[in-house]
Amino acid sequence: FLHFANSSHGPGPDKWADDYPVANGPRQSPINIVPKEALYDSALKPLKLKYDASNAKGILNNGHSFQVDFVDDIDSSTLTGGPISGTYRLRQFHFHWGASNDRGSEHTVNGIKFPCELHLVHWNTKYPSFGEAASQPDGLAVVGVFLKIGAANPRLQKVLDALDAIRTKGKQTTFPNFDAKTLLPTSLDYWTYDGSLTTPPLLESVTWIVLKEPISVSPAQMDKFRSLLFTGEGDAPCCMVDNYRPPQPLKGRLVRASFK
Ligand SMILES: NS(=O)(=O)c1cccc(F)c1
Ligand SMILES: [Zn+2]
Repeated sequence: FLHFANSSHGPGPDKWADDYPVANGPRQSPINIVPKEALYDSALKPLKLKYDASNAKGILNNGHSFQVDFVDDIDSSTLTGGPISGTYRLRQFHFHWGASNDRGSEHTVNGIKFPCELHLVHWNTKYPSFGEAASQPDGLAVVGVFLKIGAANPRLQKVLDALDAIRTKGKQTTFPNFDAKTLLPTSLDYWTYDGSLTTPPLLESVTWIVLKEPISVSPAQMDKFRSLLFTGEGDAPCCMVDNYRPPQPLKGRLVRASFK
C-alpha cells in the first residue's frame, strides 16, 4: 500500500505533506461519500459530456498511472452543465487501482472501496491553459467513475490492449480515435463537492463529480492493469498497483447529490 515512506516510485501519501503542505488543506481529495449525508440539490443541472473520438491522441505510462491524452486546443471534447458554469475541456483520463480486488478506488461510498476508479480530467476554458487552470479554485472538473467486478467490459478492452506497449515508466504510444463517452455508465447521477488533485501537487482546484453508477470490469481485466510497472525499462520491475490515495478529512464540506 502507498503508506510506506519511500519506495521505487517515491514517497507514499503519508509523506506528501513534507513537500506539499496543502496535503493537510481544507479541501483535499479523495473523500468517503456517505449518501445519506449528501444534500439533494434540485438546482444541479444534468451533466453534459460531448466528446469527439478524433481528439484522442496518445496513451502514456507516467510512472504513477497511465493516461489517455486528448487534443485540447479547441472546444471539441467538453463538459458543461452539472455543478459547473462555463465550458471545461477534456484533457486526459486515467485510473487508480489496487493489488487485489478489495481495494483500489480513491473515493469510497459508505467506506466501501472499489477495485478501480476512472478519472476524466477537464479544465475551465476561462483560463488560457490546463496548467493555469490547475492553480485556480474553479480551474478543474474531474468526473470519477467506479469500476465494479463483474462481466468483462468490452469498452475498456481497447484501452487495456494498448498497455503492453507502455509497460514501463515514460513509455507512450499513439491512441487515436477513442470515444471516452463509451466508458460512462448509463446513469449520469452524481455526487459533487469541492476538492483537489489526489496526487502531488494536490492543488485545491477540482470540482469533483463522482458518478453513482459503476461500470463493470472483470478480474482478468483487473490483472491487465496490474501488468503495468511503476519502474522504467532496465530498472528492477515494481508492479503498478495500489496507486490510490486514501480518503481525506471532509473538514466541514458539503457533498451534494444530483438525484433523490
Ligand atoms: N487523480 S486526479 O485528482 O484526477 C489528478 C491528479 C493529477 C493531475 C490531474 F490532472 C488529475
Ligand atoms: Zn486520478
